[in-house]
Amino acid sequence: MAGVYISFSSLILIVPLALLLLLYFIVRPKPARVPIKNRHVFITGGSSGIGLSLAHLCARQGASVSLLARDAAKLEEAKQSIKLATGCDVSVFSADVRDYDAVKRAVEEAGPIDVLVCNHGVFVPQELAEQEIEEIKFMVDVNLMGTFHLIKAALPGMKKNRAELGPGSIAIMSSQAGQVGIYGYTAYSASKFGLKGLAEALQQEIISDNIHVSLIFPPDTDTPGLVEETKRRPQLTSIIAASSGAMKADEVAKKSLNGIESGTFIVPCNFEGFLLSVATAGLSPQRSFLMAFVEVTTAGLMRLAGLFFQWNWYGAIDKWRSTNTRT
Ligand SMILES: NC(=O)C1=CN([C@@H]2O[C@H](COP(=O)(O)OP(=O)(O)OC[C@H]3O[C@@H](n4cnc5c(N)ncnc54)[C@H](OP(=O)(O)O)[C@@H]3O)[C@@H](O)[C@H]2O)C=CC1
Ligand SMILES: CCCCCCCCCCCCCCCC(=O)[C@@H](N)CO
Repeated sequence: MAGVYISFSSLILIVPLALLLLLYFIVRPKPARVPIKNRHVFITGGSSGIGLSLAHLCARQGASVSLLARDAAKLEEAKQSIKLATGCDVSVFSADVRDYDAVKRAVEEAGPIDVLVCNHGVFVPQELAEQEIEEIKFMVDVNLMGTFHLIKAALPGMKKNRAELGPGSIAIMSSQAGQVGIYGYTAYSASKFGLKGLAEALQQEIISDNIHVSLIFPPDTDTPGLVEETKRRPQLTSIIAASSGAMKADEVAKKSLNGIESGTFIVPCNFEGFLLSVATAGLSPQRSFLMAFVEVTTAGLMRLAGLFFQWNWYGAIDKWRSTNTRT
């Protein structure tokens, strides 16, 4: 009997080890690495904030960088600042991501892309009851449709010769408001949640082309965009968003690039983002067996934590409503 007797303490070791081993074999897609040096990185919204920080980082790492945004003067300024800091010449393209033909022209002119970063984005927070339809459409068109336009335009060139060129990447800038709906962000959250469906389905479609999708989820980040946003942000939006710590654009860019290089699908940027990613893992692909282990073993606890956050947020809404009478 002694031979088959497994003590409780060895079970405590064996069960997690067996789970780790199982996860090691089943996580899909398989881990990948996407090099940045000497690759063509195309960044939309690269003239400001997170995109600009990422452009600096990629140029410093020896990538050939292209930037796309609307304002030609801001693009020129970005080009000069990167030249000054790194000595690298970046190509700039002035286009509106809402204009598919213009996006297609820019992408074709830029040449085959290895790493496409769909980072452009607009955010105008307001309660849905107050917000104009034009503004709602604006956010969905730029954030969601604009990303479709870019990927659709870039994909044929990205797929071509991929076997010889090595792994490619499509990175999409979402937001923590794309993992959980936040007061004042009905349109913005919807546009960012939409990107998750796009990313999950797209990864299945392009995995055999050796192109890896990364979906990045920053918290409030100190950028020119955020400065504008805070001028008109409902108080409750700020209160709830403060559940996650703010970051600098350079820090978010670093996390983003690490995520892209390691082919990570869900890329959180801070500790709260890590919790949020585990809590909202759902049926997203997971390439890391260690992360999968954390997801499997803490799922119930994370749900509990999430319910506590909701309890706290609904408390804040109640309190705010009782001290600020509606007009
Ligand atoms: N800052 C934050 O708190 C957070 C930001 N994010 C996301 O990160 C991304 C970058 O944000 P951030 O750096 O703050 O933004 P900024 O407002 O600082 O910069 C936005 C960039 O996008 C470009 N852009 C905007 N609209 C269009 C368009 N229609 N066509 C082409 N380019 C466009 C802008 O250039 P131009 O205006 O010249 O077109 C600019 O280069 C966005 O997707 C945002 O949703 C996510 C979480 C938090
Ligand atoms: C279970 C554990 C949960 C953990 C914590 C949850 C914290 C959620 C905070 C959400 C913050 C959303 C900020 C959006 C920023 C943004 O996108 C705008 N600035 C526009 O750019």
